[in-house]
Amino acid sequence: MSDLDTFIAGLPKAELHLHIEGSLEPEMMVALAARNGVALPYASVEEVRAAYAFSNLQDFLDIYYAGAAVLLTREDFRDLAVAYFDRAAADGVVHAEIFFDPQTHTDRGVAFATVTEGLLDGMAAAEAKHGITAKLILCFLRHLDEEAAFATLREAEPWLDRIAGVGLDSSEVGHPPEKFARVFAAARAKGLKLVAHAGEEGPPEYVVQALDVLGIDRLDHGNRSLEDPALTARLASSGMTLTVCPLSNLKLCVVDDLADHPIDAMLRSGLRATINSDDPAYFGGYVGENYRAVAAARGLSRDDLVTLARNSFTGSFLDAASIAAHLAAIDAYVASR
Ligand SMILES: Nc1ncnc2[nH]cnc12
Ligand SMILES: [Zn+2]
Repeated sequence: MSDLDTFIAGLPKAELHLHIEGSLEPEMMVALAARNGVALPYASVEEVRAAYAFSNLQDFLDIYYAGAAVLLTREDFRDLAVAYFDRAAADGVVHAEIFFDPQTHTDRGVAFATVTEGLLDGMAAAEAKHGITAKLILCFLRHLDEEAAFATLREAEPWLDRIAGVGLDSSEVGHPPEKFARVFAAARAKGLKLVAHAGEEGPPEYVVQALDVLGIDRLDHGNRSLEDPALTARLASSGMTLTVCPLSNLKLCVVDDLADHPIDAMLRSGLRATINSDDPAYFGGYVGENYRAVAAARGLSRDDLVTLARNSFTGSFLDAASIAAHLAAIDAYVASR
């Protein structure tokens, strides 16, 4: 390991953009398919992995939704979460705000309670085992209609004290944020935080809508904001956190090469960027690998890495005292090196 890699490994970090269904490793997919008697279109772990060549977001989503079909029981969701937190803890993650896509499961007949209680079980187990804290963010699938999102929000009602916020994911182009204006307003009225994927494949205008129409507290991806200097300046001056996902951007062809990744351009523009793994089982690396790969490809400095890690806490939905404690831990770590 290089010095920088060792530094990254020990740096305390939060992960703010992780789809728990996207942490389903091929080995677990095959094992759960066998455990639950679900037929998979792949004969082996190697065949599953071989299918992971994507030329855009939709290519990936088709496989990601098919893979999620092996998740049926509360124990499955617990096991999935525990496996993610084990990997995250090994990467120096001390806090994670994880997305889940309930509609992917309820539309297959899996109860909202099964999904949510299983994930909460996994979060509790991870806190006991690693001391890692976590929050849940319920994502609405934007290729479905707003009424389906409202129905999901109604189903979530009994768990709203254990759900930190709502997000918006799935196929971006053709499904602008404004389609979900009313359901986001309803979620805000319930005290939930608001995030949305925007500017991953969609144009800068979608980011503007996420800000102005949805009133988001945090922006997921946001890469294409850089095409609009006024928008970039607005995001910077308002201190909006961007949850950037370098290996995802590479695998989904948002960038052609990691050497072209705009992470340092974002920092130089004053954007509060963070590094995240998105769907690590599909994109070739968890959060530590995202830091290492983009640091090597863009020649990031230790100061850049510390800024990125600090941003992951300041951009989290933790309370101010917890954020201050995590920032102090980063300072102590840097001072010890
Ligand atoms: N990167 C991504 N963009 C949109 N929806 C997603 N669902 C899981 N990963 C996603
Ligand atoms: Zn995502």
